[in-house]
Amino acid sequence: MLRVAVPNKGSLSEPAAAMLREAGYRQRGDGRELVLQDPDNGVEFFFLRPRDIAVYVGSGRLDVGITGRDLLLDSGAPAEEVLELGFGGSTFRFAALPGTADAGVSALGGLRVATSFPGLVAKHLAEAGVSAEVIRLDGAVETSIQLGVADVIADVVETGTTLRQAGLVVVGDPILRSEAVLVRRIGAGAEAGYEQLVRRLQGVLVARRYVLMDYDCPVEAVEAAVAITPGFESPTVSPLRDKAWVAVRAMVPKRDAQRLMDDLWEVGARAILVTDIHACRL
Ligand SMILES: Nc1ncnc2c1ncn2[C@@H]1O[C@H](COP(=O)(O)OP(=O)(O)OP(=O)(O)O)[C@@H](O)[C@H]1O
Ligand SMILES: O=P(O)(O)OC[C@H]1O[C@H](OP(=O)(O)OP(=O)(O)O)[C@H](O)[C@@H]1O
Ligand SMILES: [Mg+2]
Repeated sequence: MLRVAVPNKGSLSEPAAAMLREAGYRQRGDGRELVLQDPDNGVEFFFLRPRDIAVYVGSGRLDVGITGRDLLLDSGAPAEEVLELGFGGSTFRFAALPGTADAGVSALGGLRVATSFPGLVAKHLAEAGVSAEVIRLDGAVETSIQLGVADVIADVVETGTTLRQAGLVVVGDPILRSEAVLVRRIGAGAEAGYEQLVRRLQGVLVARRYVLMDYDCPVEAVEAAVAITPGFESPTVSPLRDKAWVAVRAMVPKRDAQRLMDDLWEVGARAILVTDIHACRL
């Protein structure tokens, strides 16, 4: 059985379970279950702290897991990301009181940096050639400056609300852009069920990002129309009873759908319909 690590708590837990459910896997009904068998799909799920997942996967005890890119890099475990999952997006940044390090990362030399991601921060500082003291805290690091434990913090920033409330401003460029990723041990073999899991998750990503667009098009406008909706391989063009028209079907990115409908209308397409995709395998 393929052994899969899934976040048991925190920001990644609910969207990870939703994605696996959408991919046809069983998921727990009770948030306290720690292990769940899905014999129909040949998979066993282990619900673990997202911070620990790369460690289990890197050790080879579990085959694959869902965690954040920031947590993967912080762990230093011998695991690599194999698929971006499109949720849990955040940036990882330095922040401080205004006036502390306005010149950016180069101004952090000699300062104390509090973070719950010491591995990630130490590596970034070393690469930037900056010598600063890294102080490891478990969370709520924004408060550490006010309490005199640190001069600077490095933390996850999503909306920026927490930083603003603490009166902090970002320092320098983002250290990292993170999102939820599927991780696997570096150099792992081909476990049964692994390729199927990846294909199913890719299918969910495509079904979420794409819609199906159908329209009727005058024959003389087909070239212009299919240039607007080229699809993945090639759009389906079917004859209609009226020989002057054809029907076209193609997948298009969901976020572009309205603009593409305007463009199609301009070249003469009519009866333009958009339908959600519930599942797919490309
Ligand atoms: N607003 C957010 N706050 C924290 N982590 C976030 C946020 N948005 C996305 N993430 C991502 O979630 C992962 C952290 O998850 P984790 O469960 O450890 O922390 P959490 O969501 O802060 O939960 P908790 O603090 O309750 O443990 C990281 O990969 C991080 O980039
Ligand atoms: O930019 P924002 O949208 O405000 O989100 C970022 C904040 O959310 C997380 O904290 P969390 O609530 O998980 O508390 P923690 O620091 O104790 O983990 C993170 O550590 C930041 O503090
Ligand atoms: Mg947190």
